[in-house]
Amino acid sequence: EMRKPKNFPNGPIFYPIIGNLLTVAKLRKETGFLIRAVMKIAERYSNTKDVIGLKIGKDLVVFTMTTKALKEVYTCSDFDGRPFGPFYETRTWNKRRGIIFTDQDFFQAQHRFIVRQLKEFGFARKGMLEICENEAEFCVNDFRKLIENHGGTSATVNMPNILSMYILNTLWQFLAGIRYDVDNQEMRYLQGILSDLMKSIDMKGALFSHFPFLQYIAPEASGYKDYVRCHKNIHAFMRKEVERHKRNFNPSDEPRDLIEAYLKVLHVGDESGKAHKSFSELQLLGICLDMFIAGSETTNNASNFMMLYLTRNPHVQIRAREEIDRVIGRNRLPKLSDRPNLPYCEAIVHESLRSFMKMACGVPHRALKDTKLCGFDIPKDTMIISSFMPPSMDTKNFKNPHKFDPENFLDVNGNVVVPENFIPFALGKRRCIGEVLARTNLFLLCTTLLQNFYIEIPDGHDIPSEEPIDSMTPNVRDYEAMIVLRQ
Ligand code: HEM
Repeated sequence: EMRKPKNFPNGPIFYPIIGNLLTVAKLRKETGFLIRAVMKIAERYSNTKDVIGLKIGKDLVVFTMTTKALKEVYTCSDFDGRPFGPFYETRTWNKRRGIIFTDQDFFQAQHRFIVRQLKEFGFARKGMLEICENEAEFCVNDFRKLIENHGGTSATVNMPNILSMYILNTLWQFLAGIRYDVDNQEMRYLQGILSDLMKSIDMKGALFSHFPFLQYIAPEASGYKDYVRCHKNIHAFMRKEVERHKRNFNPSDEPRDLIEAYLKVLHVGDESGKAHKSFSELQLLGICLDMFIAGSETTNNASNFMMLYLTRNPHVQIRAREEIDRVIGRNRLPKLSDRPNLPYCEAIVHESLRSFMKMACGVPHRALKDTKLCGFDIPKDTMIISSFMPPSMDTKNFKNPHKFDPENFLDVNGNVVVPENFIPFALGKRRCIGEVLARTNLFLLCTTLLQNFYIEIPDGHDIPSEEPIDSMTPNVRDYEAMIVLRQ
């Protein structure tokens, strides 16, 4: 089908079968980023200010190009669906399971359960907060040990992902009640299969979703085989944990983690005495999988941007350390309750989220019915992908959008101001459910590390590049830094 739907957002003509795939793929290769590729295409068409209309394989795809369009997508319930296709279903036994890629009734019941869990033994009680504060402490202690093993004053390390273990531990404690030490084999294995999975989830993986026949005729080249293999490994890991929980499960005990809380609903129902039909053991595995996918790489990559920019900007470290020393001192570790008194450190976290999200796209949405977006007609089942660049780079909101500068989030009195349009966790019913956890981790890791260490560029090394790399979410390039113990 090469014809465009009536009043569809502007964009290039659709070629038979592939649609605009080659144009997007070529520009993506040239520019390094999907978002840049789409912006390049948009430049060629007048009247494409807010949205641009493409076709990739069998799918109509609309990209949002402005904050206005992004907000319309996230706040209008017509766009709350998730796309159909093997990419979204192969991962969960060819059914729509989990949380990220489900929608409507099924999604709502499961979403309600998880959000309540995050609140109840998450942040309303002390549970989650204590977990995050403890992990930041483990991190400092591990870095101290590392420095000790390197002669006592400093250690040069490969930086990206240096905090990933601690971030993963907060998630895994919430889900399964387990924390692992740095060199634990299970943990290394979990990290390994997660990072394999992220690699397989790139556009290459998505190719077989836009062209479902590729999974049969080109299972390797289309990414299908890798994708299936990674999911098998991760399912096996999760299933082992669910089985362990089942063996120790007692429905009259107060649940200690999400898996126990879920098993309880399966046994005795929720407060109404029954469980929604969407609850099942397989769905529990789907939730664990999704919480890892949504929670680990995002927070980890955001922390990579934070560490990169701290390394590149000693003056930012100096100001943050001055604030930490003045407010907290050196005799105790920072707590989340210190945040209101550490505006500069809080601004570093906002700025790190901004530098991470400026090249990021949201998770694809799907129009649940024929509807309108920025005045254009959007047929039911059109895929909508939102670019987070416009709200992150708006010159009206930020003094210095092209630079890493915590001042972007501070007013003249040094108080934190977050522009209303800065929405790294999105809006509406599909907004991020892990925002509090992510912000807590980033704040505690940032302040705890700066209180105890200097982060420096090793002698003879270049300043590490800030040009991000495109993967499932943007990431930083490889570089080394020297962690120096503060005396
Ligand atoms: C820096 C860290 C993070 C950022 C920037 C981030 C951002 C986002 C964004 C923008 C969305 C909306 C997706 C869409 O376009 O529909 C989202 C969804 C989601 N996030 Fe996060 N997130 C982060 C961390 C986390 C963490 C730690 C968790 C888990 C505890 C999590 C769980 C989820 C889930 C389950 C969804 C899907 C919600 C749905 O489908 O309705 N995220 N996140």
